Amino acid sequence: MAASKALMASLTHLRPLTCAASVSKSYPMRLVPQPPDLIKWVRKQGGFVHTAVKIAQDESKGLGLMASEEIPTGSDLIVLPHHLPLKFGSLESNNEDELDSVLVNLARHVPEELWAMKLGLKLLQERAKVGSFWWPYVSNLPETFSVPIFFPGQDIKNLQYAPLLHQVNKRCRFLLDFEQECWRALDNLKPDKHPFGGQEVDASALGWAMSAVSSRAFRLYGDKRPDGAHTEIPMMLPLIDMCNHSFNPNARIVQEKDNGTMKMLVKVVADTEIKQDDPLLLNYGFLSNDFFLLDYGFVVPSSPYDCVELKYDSAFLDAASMAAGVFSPSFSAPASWQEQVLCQLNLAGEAPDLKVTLGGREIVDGRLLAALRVLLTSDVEAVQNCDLNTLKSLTAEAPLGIANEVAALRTTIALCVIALGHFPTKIMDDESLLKQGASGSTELAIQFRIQKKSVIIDVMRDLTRRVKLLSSKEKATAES
Ligand SMILES: C[S@@+](CC[C@H](N)C(=O)[O-])C[C@H]1O[C@@H](n2cnc3c(N)ncnc32)[C@H](O)[C@@H]1O
Repeated sequence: MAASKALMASLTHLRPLTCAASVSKSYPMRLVPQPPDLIKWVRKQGGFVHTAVKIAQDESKGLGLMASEEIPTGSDLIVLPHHLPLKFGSLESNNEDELDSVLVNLARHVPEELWAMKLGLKLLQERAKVGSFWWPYVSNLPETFSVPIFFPGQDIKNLQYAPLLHQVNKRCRFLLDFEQECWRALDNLKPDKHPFGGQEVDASALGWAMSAVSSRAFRLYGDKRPDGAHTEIPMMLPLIDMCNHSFNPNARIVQEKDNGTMKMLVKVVADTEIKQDDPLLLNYGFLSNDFFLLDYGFVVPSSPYDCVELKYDSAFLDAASMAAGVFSPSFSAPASWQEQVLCQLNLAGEAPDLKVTLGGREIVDGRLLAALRVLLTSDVEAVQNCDLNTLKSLTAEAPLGIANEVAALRTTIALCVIALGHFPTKIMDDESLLKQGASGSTELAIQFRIQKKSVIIDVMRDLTRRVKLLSSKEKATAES
């Protein structure tokens, strides 16, 4: 929705449904200036909040939870009774109600991958409803989100990374189309039948709701189905969603049956001893920065889980191998036995998946590494004696011989150089832009692209070290 569609509708309603389109560097305001006390509300609703758990401003992460005194490992920090999480599910079970059936029908237009919009409809309904049970929670939500759908067009370009640009554009297009869908569905509905109390929902309001959900909802077990299985459903967890993220969390979410009501409780439990003034942190998942930025509106610096996506393309590989001085005609014209392996790797054949990654825990996508190893050898027998998992593993030392390994790694390093060259700026330029002071969304976009370039540079460093080691081994073998 990039700024062009920053929809600052004129609002006359009591609880307007919109989202300010600026990504502010300062902390986002809450929906109302002085929202109700969330901790008190949770306790009043029969929930439990440890006496040492407080809401506090975090230096760089907005609001968060912290411990006002030491908390031992294993302590319950927050317990939410069954009726506090906000779910879409309750709508479906109630679909005779005309009001809700409009929402259920609208939700059918939401693609599975944008599930956050579905729950977002329920959230918007609660935001619009005067006297909503969830108002103490909803009013504590941020008024704006720093996700890229709200970036001005220039800052979307400033991301400099095609896979993310593609996702952002897809979401913006969806929101604009869905806005039309909502207008069609809500047109001529009487206010008492209107799921949003007669208020128009525009792309801005939809974007607010989708971002509130994508940045705060957790996918947990829902109620038991008749067959005994539990379905996984997204839900918003009041107060629990004040916990910020860390890959080294000190708390975790647990679901437990309440012995009294036999319903599921959602708990946060201390996973380690928590010192006084420490923040309570949950792990949102081992995600790449693409997802952190797209769904949560922040970037994790030096993340071991960040990676860069490339398209497996023979012309690209030809260019890389030539640049690495290991030219092999096999990339554009593989032998049939090589083509067979490519098919097994799903890099060739009828519906190949050509998306490969560099960085992250794997360092080099196993499928890419296996393809390079196989395309850079003429030793059919050696390939046939290797299983696919060995060919895909960077830790499997030179499965097709040292010279082949060096050629494969050098080609990958050259791929990195080409991929780096696709970014219009260098890290040094980016850093000096940051030093000059950039606005909230520009700063985020620059931080994001610095991280992507750093991932590539780290992969190059790692592979260069491996090539050196292999070369010295080769030399030692030759001399002995
Ligand atoms: C589940 S909410 C946590 C509470 C939130 N800080 C607030 O003010 O309401 C997730 C949001 O918190 C912020 N956040 C959480 N962890 C963060 C981190 N490690 N670095 C930067 N921002 C973080 C992001 O704005 C994210 O979208």
